[in-house]
Amino acid sequence: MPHHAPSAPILYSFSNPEELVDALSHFIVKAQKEAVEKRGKFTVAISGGSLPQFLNGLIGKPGVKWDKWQVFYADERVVPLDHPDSNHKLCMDKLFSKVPIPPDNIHTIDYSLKDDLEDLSDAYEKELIHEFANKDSARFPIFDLILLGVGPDGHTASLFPNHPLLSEEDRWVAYIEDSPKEPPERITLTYPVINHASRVAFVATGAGKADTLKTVLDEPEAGLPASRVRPITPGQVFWFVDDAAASKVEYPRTKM
Ligand SMILES: O=C(O)[C@H](O)[C@@H](O)[C@H](O)[C@H](O)COP(=O)(O)O
Repeated sequence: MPHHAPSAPILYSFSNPEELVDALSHFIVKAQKEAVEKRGKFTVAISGGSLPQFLNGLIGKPGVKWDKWQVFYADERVVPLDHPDSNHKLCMDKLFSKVPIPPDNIHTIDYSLKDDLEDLSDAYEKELIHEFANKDSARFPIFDLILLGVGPDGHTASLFPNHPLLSEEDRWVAYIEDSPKEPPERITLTYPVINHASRVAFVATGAGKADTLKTVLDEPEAGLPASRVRPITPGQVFWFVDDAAASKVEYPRTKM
């Protein structure tokens, strides 16, 4: 089979976070429309950090078909679902409690398995297998959209620099017990899953991200975890950033 290099990241930079939120919600609705037309549903993975708050352009937006969404977490902290550190709680607070999404369409970790992270991550993997099973027999799930943030050290989801998890090739979901960012116990989607997605969108704002973005976009050979997100063709990676975060980046911007 001919091998196609992954397509280059597409960088959108906005003069303020409000414009970013607007453009991102437009992008998401377009992706949803395409997915629903093709397969009658929209599969999305979402991470934590500052990302969920940038999804608030979806609240009350016409055209969002919440009953078609199937939501997974790109990474999740192993804490109770109502704990302040839970990415699920964060997404509930910022978005899902404010929109008519059926609760069954949001796939959470099974915290009762907390004493065995292997079991807990396997159970989450099964949840994904169940959702993606009747698609073609692809080895990995093909998410319509994965939404990610990037940390100051270049980590994304719970894929941290120099961690053995970066070379995981088989599992869909893996666990980590020694996350350098609190809390230490987490599960995360692996690269094979992230890099099989139809679209991955990163969101990063603020001057505090300027150095990180420069390395991630201008020096991909440095191999920071976020640089390694390069979905296989026809998948694509998009960056939604503000001018402050992009201030040091030379990588070419695309106009939306
Ligand atoms: O659970 C987490 O910690 C997040 O999923 C993580 O991957 C986050 O997206 C980055 O750390 C960026 O965080 P900020 O957007 O808050 O900088």
